[in-house]
Amino acid sequence: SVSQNPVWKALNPHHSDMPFEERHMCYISLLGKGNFGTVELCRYDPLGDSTGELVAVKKLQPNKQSTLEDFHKEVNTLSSLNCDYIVKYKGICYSMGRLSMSLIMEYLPYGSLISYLDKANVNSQRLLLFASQICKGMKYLQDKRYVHRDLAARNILVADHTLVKIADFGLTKIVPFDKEYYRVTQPGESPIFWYAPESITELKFSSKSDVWSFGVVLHELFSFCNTNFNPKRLCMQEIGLGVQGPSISMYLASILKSGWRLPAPQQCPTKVYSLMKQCWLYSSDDRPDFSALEENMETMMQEER
Ligand SMILES: Cc1cnc(Nc2cc(F)c(C3CCN(C)CC3)c(F)c2)nc1Nc1ccc(F)c(N2CCCS2(=O)=O)c1
Repeated sequence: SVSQNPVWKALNPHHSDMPFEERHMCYISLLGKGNFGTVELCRYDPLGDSTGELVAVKKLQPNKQSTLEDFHKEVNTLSSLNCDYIVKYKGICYSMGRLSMSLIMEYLPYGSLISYLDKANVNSQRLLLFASQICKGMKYLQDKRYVHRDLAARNILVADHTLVKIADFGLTKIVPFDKEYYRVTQPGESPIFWYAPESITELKFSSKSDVWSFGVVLHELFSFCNTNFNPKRLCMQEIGLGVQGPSISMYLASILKSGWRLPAPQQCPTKVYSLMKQCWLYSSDDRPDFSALEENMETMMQEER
């Protein structure tokens, strides 16, 4: 098959030689659907006795947003990452018949942070633990010069009651070694309410713009992902609900420039809100990097005990 092809092997050294065979992949349920395609829960059961492992299978739906090339980039990105706080890549599965390709990842049983926080009642100490794990995962990406570009609670998955992982590397870019940021060409489906000002107005992305998004994730965490206080709703209330379409990003950029920020969530510890505000400093140079944030999180967790 393709992965035995010497050229393909040379171009994809980190790929395991044994891709998953579609005939042993047993569909169980649909986990999620988006403009990326679908993510299914399957059991990879080569022995055919249901002793196989559960896996999450991301099937690409080539459409106007994401092409096969984007998918290959996501596979290459994810397969080159090895971190406890980033969802693990397991391999690829070709269904040559339909010329389609799936990305096989470890299955995290508790789903996205949004649905988890809705149900489970977690205390401030556990929120800080989750935040520090996300920060460690982002520091790992920062050190490899990867920019996630879509850090948000919806893309954080819960492995168990004391472990979360960063998922969905569909928008991740590698910053060229001779530059400090990555500039995208077209805005695409931008999650602008998680974007730093320079990403909204100049489409510039860096680890410092990921830091801004990390601040928004902190806000989501300490709002328990309550949809009444989600970033989009709070920003639209400030901008004015009458504003529509492309002018929203210009209004958002101007209220951020004039100093408006997401308000402190209810019962949010003061030091956590001040950390959010450091992540939201207007100039990216003034924001802490993920190494400094990681130290900050450790200190706050000590104090919270
Ligand atoms: C790689 C991976 C590993 N484990 C898991 N576990 C998982 C376990 C679950 F119970 C659920 C839910 C929980 C709630 N009830 C109602 C339905 C099933 C669930 F949604 C996920 N999901 C993964 N990926 C994934 C799945 C689904 C996705 F919508 C997205 N995305 C979302 C934004 C972009 S995204 O494509 O990243 C990623």
